[in-house]
Amino acid sequence: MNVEQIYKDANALLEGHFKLSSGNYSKFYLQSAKVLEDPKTAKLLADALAEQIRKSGIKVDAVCSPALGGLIAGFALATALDVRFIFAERAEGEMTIRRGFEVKEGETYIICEDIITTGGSALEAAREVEKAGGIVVAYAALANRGFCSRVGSDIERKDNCKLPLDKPLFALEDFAFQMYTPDECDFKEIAYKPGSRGN
Ligand SMILES: O=P(O)(O)OC[C@H]1O[C@H](OP(=O)(O)OP(=O)(O)O)[C@H](O)[C@@H]1O
Ligand SMILES: O=C(O)c1cc(=O)[nH]c(=O)[nH]1
Repeated sequence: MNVEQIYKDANALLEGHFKLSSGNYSKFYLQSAKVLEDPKTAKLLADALAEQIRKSGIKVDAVCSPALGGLIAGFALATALDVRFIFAERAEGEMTIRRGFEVKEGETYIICEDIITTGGSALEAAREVEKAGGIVVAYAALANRGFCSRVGSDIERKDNCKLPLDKPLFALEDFAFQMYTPDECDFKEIAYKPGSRGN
């Protein structure tokens, strides 16, 4: 499966000056919502991710995604794995599990994102699941922006990866886009933040 081509075909591999969720900057942005607006593509991607997870022998009781970007990917993955789906969301900046979702003591979870850059949002969701008594066994994403190592790829973990070392990350492809810290960034124009939180 050529995930890069799928993003290109959906006009979802954007070029410009972007501010990322982590506060870093990039000239590229993967706009997963444009890919996932086609339910058939969402199913194709989620089925491939579920297949990787199944092959690893990992079984979970549920999938949890951080809102907003991870929701469609997480729901599609939960459908493919035939397990429950819940989400965590930011309320006044803090990631929380709300809406009456129950995490049972000892229940196992996979945290699913659309895109993993630093893994910061995924980690915040994982902490909420664990605070409520769940056990996070793995992370998953449609694409990995190349800072975290993942199952099936020899890409090396970089210092800015926030995911725990002892939990596997499953993803369909690595995108090794350059990322700039605020100190390194020399964008002359205002960078645009495409996610739900704005600049
Ligand atoms: O691995 P990270 O460094 O945490 O970055 C990846 C996150 O960034 C995006 O969300 P973003 O916050 O930009 O938008 P959203 O609020 O619409 O999900 C994306 O959907 C991931 O959740
Ligand atoms: O790091 C991010 O915020 C990010 C990068 C990307 O390519 N796509 C996305 O949705 N978020």
